[in-house]
Amino acid sequence: MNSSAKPLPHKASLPASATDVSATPRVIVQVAFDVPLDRVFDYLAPRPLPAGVRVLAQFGPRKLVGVVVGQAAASPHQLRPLLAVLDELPPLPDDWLALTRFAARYYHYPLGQTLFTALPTALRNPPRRTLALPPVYALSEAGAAWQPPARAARQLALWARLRQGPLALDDEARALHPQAGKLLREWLAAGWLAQVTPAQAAMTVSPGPALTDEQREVVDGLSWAGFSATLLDGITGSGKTEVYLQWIAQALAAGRQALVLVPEINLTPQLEARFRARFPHTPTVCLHSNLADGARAQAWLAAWEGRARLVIGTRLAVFTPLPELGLIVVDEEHDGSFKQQDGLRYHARDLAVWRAQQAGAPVVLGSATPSLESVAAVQAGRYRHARLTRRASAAALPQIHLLDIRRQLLDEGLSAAAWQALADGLAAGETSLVFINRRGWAPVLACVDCGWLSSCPHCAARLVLHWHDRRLQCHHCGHHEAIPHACPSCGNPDLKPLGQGTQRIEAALRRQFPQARIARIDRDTVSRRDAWAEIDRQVRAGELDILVGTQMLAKGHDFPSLSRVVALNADGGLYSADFRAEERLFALLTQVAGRAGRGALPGQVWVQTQFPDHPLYLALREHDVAGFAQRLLEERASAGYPPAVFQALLRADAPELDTAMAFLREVRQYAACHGDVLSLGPAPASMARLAGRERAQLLLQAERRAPLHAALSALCSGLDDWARPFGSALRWSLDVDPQEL
Ligand SMILES: Nc1ncnc2c1ncn2[C@@H]1O[C@H](COP(=O)(O)OP(=O)(O)OP(=O)(O)O)[C@@H](O)[C@H]1O
Ligand SMILES: [Zn+2]
Repeated sequence: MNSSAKPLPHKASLPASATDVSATPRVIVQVAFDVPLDRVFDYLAPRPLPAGVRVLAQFGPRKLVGVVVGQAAASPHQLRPLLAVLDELPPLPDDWLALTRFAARYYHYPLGQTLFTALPTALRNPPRRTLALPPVYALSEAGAAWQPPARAARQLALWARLRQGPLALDDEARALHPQAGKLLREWLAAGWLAQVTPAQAAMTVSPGPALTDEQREVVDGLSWAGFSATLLDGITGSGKTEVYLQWIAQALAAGRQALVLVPEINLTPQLEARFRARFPHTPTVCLHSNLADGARAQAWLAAWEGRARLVIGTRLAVFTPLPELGLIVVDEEHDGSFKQQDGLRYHARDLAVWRAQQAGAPVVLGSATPSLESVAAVQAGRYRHARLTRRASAAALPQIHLLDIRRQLLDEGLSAAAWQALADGLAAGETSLVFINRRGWAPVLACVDCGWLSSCPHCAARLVLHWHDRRLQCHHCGHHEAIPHACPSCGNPDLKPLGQGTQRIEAALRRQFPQARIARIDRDTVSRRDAWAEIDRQVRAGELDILVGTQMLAKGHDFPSLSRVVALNADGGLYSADFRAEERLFALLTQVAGRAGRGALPGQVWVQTQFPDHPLYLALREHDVAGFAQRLLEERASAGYPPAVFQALLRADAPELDTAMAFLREVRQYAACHGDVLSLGPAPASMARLAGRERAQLLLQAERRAPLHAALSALCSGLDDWARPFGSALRWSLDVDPQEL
């Protein structure tokens, strides 16, 4: 455990607490700033400052907040004194600094920018106020025999709540009694109550269902003695969440903090409610991208101080300081949203494993469709393998039908069998899901005469028809324009939407089944986090017959009444140039299919395809996740792709493709000096033009991590110099372990 577990001092506000540094400075400190330069800067400090202290300094013409990362004995530069030491918070903890140092090194990203990615925005600047902590009260021994006077109904309600477990003086308490604060203090003074720490409060757990034998075995199989990494490989609906809850309860009971990472779209209020119901008195914080800066900083500080015992969050939450970390869970570990696609391109799952190792705590990666990286780690003996092979409820896995559409006339994209499946579902009063991974009305608008296709003027992409908004829209750069009345190229007024998106399928379903209650779920309809709450409620209340939507519907939802799934247009994933496309498509379809038949009704899934004999579909039909993964692993090994090798992708973009290519060719020459590292390319990116810029890439790969990283370190020190002759038109970025090529 780390010394930063001490409570933080809570002082008034910055101006009063920032040390005045006008006194003669003499110590030299190294400061990292949020600037795109891979170096630290020396300043004069009024006294020795430990690493992790935030300071205010003059940086060129600007005043910037920086973080002290070290001291220097001497400096060749003419040094300026710091403007202020921001010491209203203790120094950032050592293990947190170690995590950010590791991330900066591993992803070859400037330390300063890494630190400031990991730090909540509100702490990048001096906070305007410090945070009040609600005290937590529990009945004392004397209080167990006491009771407020019988006339005081609200007091009795407050007391009844205290009998159930510890209570924080927060909104819940004030809702029970407007003067909760005064009463709780009086009862404390009278000895009926005692003040308890958040760690003590966290130990109350509501009962869950009796575990299945399989779940029990997995729960008991986790070792709490130091670091271990476990892949929890459990089929859809096998009750992985229940297993996480049991492990979290154990970590909390041992007085430790637990961190749960989930994909962005999974952090719904329902999931939050499920955790809060199980751990009603556990101070819990949720960190997701919809959180306002202030709220994020509050949650972050609560975790740092050990007040928050359970942290649930999306990828950025991996950087939450947790002085008493005892368990990390990464749910749906295969999910692409754990990898950040810009700036610091980190993978939260991989950082979670590193972090658990550093903290000497277990980390669990759970999925019904584990990533090949994790499967390979199990085979190499680095991860333990825990399996759940049966659904937790009485349900069996759904039956999967492959619908061969090669010689079929489709009606609005659906085959006769798919229409029939939906009609039968309606007649039986069951809920159905239609999955099509494309939003909008149609992926492109076309001229039937001259062959014109709606294209984005800025990207190598089609403009998608959004009928409801009456416009054409680029899903890559955001460009949109009005739907033309006639072909812009030949004047023909007969323009036709080609293919289907969610909007068009929804309209077709409404025409075919006017009596059905239908909801569309995609990024256009469910943009806010709480929009899920209403859909969730409607499905559970039996108020919806058909859900139509994108992959948003695939992830983690547990709707017992959902028995039928129809998947349209999946084949696209088979044509992709990206070697990971098959892995992703298989995971997506397995996850979507896994939404069916989780309750009392048996599940049925229909998948339309032009390739019913493709091994991917055959494995899907047989639920052969392990066999499919093994086949892909062997293919990857023989073709020399990850996880058999390690990759890094250097991307460059410029107004002209030649500029980007010339820069990468130059880099390639230097890369060629590193014998163990293979450089492939440069080549135009698979999407060669984005937002008006031409993109190219150089792929570097090696059979072992060490030589790749040695080469990257050497290259990174030169990249700015090699880029300079190309001027500001050229931009580059390095992506270590790229997930998308
Ligand atoms: N021991 C149990 N007894 C009864 N029901 C259970 C038990 N464990 C889990 N369940 C129920 O089984 C259903 C599926 O559980 P859960 O959502 O945890 O599955 P999962 O493995 O996370 O699934 P997925 O990967 O498909 O999202 C839920 O409705 C859950 O309440
Ligand atoms: Zn565009």
